Amino acid sequence: MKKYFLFGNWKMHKTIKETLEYADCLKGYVEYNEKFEIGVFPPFTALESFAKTVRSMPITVGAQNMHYEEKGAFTGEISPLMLKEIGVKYVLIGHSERRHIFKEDNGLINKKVLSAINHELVPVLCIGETLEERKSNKTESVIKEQIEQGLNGVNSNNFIIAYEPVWAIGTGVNATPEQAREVHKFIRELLFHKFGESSNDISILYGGSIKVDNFGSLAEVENIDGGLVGGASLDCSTFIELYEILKSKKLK
Ligand SMILES: O=C(CO)COP(=O)(O)O
Repeated sequence: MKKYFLFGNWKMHKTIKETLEYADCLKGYVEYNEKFEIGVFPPFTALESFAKTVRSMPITVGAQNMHYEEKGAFTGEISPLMLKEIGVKYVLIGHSERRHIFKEDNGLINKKVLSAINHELVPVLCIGETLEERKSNKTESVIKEQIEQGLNGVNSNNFIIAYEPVWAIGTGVNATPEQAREVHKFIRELLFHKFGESSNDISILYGGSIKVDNFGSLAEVENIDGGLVGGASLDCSTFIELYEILKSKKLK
């Protein structure tokens, strides 16, 4: 069954105290729904407190990154076993900030995707073109390469794709519904080619400057199965509002 997700990527924001206040605000607003899921991706230091606090709520928890090894001499890194231990379910892999600021390439991203799946974490593979690539008509070739190399060796459909055009992240310039429709359709076709019928259950999220006033028109697009929200997820009531928008569009 295809599920719709609203994920909040907090990036490097919120202390433990702020995280607990946020969890408190979510309480009571989110009801269990088998087709919809709301998930929060706090920074590592706040992950455990958040996971513990929302354990009895229909809210899931994700990490923003991980190393592919279980343990070792990797100063500053966090392993899949450590994430599993504290109740993390999802992990962002290959977020554009990891690709561009921390120079992660498709080869490394693929190792992380495979490791996440092996450890029964659900990878959220983030892909997207830069403005320069879009302007020189390379959007499809970049997306194809990121999908093919990122998912190399993956033979289950237990992962999520997040299409986040780099030029839309944190800029206030979201992809138009038409631009997003084209790329999401292209991604759906690539997934079908690789995974056949079972690819219909893979959720493809949109991310990049999602706000309350633009999310409705994006969420109603076919093959946009939810959102990965940065800045607008930092305020709990805005995040809940976005979740309600998603539900209202997909329940139509
Ligand atoms: O990078 C993003 C989510 O992963 C998007 O960030 P913004 O919503 O702040 O543009």
